[in-house]
Amino acid sequence: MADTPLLSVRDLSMRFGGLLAVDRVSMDVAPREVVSIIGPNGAGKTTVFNCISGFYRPTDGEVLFENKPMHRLPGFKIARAGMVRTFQNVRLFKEMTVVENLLVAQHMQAERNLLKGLLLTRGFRRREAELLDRAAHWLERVGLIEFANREAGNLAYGQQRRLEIARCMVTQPKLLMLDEPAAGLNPNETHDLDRLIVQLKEEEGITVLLIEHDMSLVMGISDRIYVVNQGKPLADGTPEEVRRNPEVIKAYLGEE
Ligand SMILES: Nc1ncnc2c1ncn2[C@@H]1O[C@H](COP(=O)(O)OP(=O)(O)OP(=O)(O)O)[C@@H](O)[C@H]1O
Repeated sequence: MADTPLLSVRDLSMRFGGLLAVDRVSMDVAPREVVSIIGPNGAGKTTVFNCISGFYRPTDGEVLFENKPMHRLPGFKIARAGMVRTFQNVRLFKEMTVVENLLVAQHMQAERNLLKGLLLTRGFRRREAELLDRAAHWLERVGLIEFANREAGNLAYGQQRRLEIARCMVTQPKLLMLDEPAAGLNPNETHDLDRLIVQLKEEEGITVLLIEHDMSLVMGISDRIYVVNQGKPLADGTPEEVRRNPEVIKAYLGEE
């Protein structure tokens, strides 16, 4: 890996009572890379994500983002530092419109002076116009602009997942973390997701860390892959290296 890592995870461990769900996992993600975490069900992938994004405070280890420690910060501060994520199940404000979901995300992200907002100053109105422009830009980018005023809960499932990605992107992150983004998508939607992730990397310079079980998606878009098994790191490398690794085939790919 040529670049200094954007994200560096060192000997991360997470214990739930008697269960060591994550056992000394380390990984590096360089700027503009697409990196995937794979492994069998219950391997600890989501727990790694939860520790990196501040949902859990890790039992041990370090999470460094742009060389700054994140592992003791609350989730909202980690998001403000530029790491944002989606969840395995869609978490939109379903009764709000598509565009409202993107405006709320930006309001939640920004440190705002509430009083200034109430006073409706010119600066405040200019800022609101910027948020709307950014929302429109990302709706266009993920192919949802024509649904801007529709209730988010009325979108098709694949569209909801794209809206979740747009909701992350309006906050202008440096690292986008996607937890099983292809789960529940049909082959056409998975193909669109594949193209979107590649565009985010190539055209927007976004770094992507994802957990995914769809091996053709993972093998097609990843620069590097980390494999975890029963909480422990099993292997890492390029898609080709991982695909050929006998231990990975035995623990995971062999079951496919
Ligand atoms: N909050 C929690 N409390 C107790 N145990 C937990 C908690 N979260 C996860 N676990 C356990 O930790 C282990 C790892 O779970 P995790 O969800 O991280 O796996 P995963 O690799 O993401 O699985 P999947 O591919 O099925 O999503 C499992 O045994 C799970 O039951």
